[in-house]
Amino acid sequence: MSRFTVFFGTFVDTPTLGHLRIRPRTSLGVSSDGTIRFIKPESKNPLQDAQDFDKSLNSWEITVVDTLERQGSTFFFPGFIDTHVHASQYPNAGIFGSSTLLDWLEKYTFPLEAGLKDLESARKIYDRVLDKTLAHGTTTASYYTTIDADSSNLMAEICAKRGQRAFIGKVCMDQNSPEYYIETLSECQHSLQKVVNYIRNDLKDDKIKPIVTPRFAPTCSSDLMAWLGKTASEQELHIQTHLSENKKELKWVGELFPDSDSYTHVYDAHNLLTDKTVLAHCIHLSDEELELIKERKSGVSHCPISNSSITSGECQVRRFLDHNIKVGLGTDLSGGFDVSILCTARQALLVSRHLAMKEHDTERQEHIKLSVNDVLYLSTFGGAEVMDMDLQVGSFEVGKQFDTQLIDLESADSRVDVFEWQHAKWDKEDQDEANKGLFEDLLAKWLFTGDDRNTIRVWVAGKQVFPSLCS
Ligand SMILES: O=c1[nH]c(=O)c2nc[nH]c2[nH]1
Ligand SMILES: [Zn+2]
Repeated sequence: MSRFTVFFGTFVDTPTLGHLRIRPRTSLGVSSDGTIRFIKPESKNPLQDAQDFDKSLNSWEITVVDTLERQGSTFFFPGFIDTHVHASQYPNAGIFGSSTLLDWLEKYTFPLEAGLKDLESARKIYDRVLDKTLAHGTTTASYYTTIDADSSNLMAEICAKRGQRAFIGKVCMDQNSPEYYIETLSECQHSLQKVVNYIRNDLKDDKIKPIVTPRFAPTCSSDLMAWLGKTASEQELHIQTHLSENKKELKWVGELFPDSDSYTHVYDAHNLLTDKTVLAHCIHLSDEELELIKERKSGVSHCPISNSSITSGECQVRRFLDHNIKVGLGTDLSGGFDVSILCTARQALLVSRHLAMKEHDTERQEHIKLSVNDVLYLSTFGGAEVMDMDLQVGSFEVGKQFDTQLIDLESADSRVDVFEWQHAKWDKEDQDEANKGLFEDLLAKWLFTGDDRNTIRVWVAGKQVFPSLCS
């Protein structure tokens, strides 16, 4: 344990749905492997805290990151977790016209993805995705790349180099796809194994993991899905796919798999629903499908910007939460137009209010609405649960990894205006309860009016990844 960093200031996280935990005047010690070793509230001297924790540490081995000076509107927050993002589609962010899912795929998405076989194009796009996601505080992302193994491996290499925690999903599709962008079953088997082997045996960065990625049932034969389910089980791999996003898609799945009770049952019949499965969208599901997802302990990636943009529908997030189904947020570039999970959280809150407005019973209305605290939970701890990583990331606990963003609501070019009376005054200990109320308001200000200009530093596994320290 030769290097040690102590972070000192206000720590905010959401360890349970709906609740902010605000810990002012706290020191948090992180060892060189990125693990949080101690959390000390009411700290008087962070350097001393580290030496008390480990008597063998010399002061020159300890770095202190002290934010107390700006504690009124500056805080540490867990890094965001984007549970569903198509890195390959980034150039199309904002470009979707009036299309809906199936014509959007044909017109905009497949041609773009096919072009990433060219490694130079892929590098430009993937580098930019890392620039943007890290600057917006995303410390873990579950990526879709393309069907191409080499450019998927390039994405894995770029994520490792830039220090982000990432799942790399080489897309699998062997039917109902354009002839310029499709694989045979055996080509897909070979290319997926190439990606898994590269990440596990060559890259050897335990922050980067392969993830089995059947694009969605319409583009995957039953043989392919069966093989993917078996491979995921044998090789202990995560799985991600799309489920029940659009009504035409639903109808099509019914025609392609007439023997299945539902879309969700199609995946279940191929052993694709596990406790490491991430299901994006989940908009048009029956109660039986919810029960099946719950039984299999799979998670839902809610992608509200995408669902509104390509007019797919409104995901009933509260219904999942009431069923104790894990829910996180996904930007779903480029069905979604923004790389920011903060912006996605804002939209999740607004979509829940649209759902509430359709409800006549006022008590139900209130229940359906997601609060600021709820959507901040979905952005961090909820996402960690969906990725089956809640013991490693998503909140500040001893033993977890330090994946963190430092938020300054009054950064040089901030859009957020904080007036004098809105600052928390943590130096007055007897006013802590009132200050916590003020801080809840500041968090709401951040959610609704903040952006990447407020994300001033980002760490993954204790290592600063934004602004980058590498030249
Ligand atoms: O939002 C989506 N983006 C995609 O790329 C996709 N493919 C299938 N279904 C999809 N949904
Ligand atoms: Zn998607």
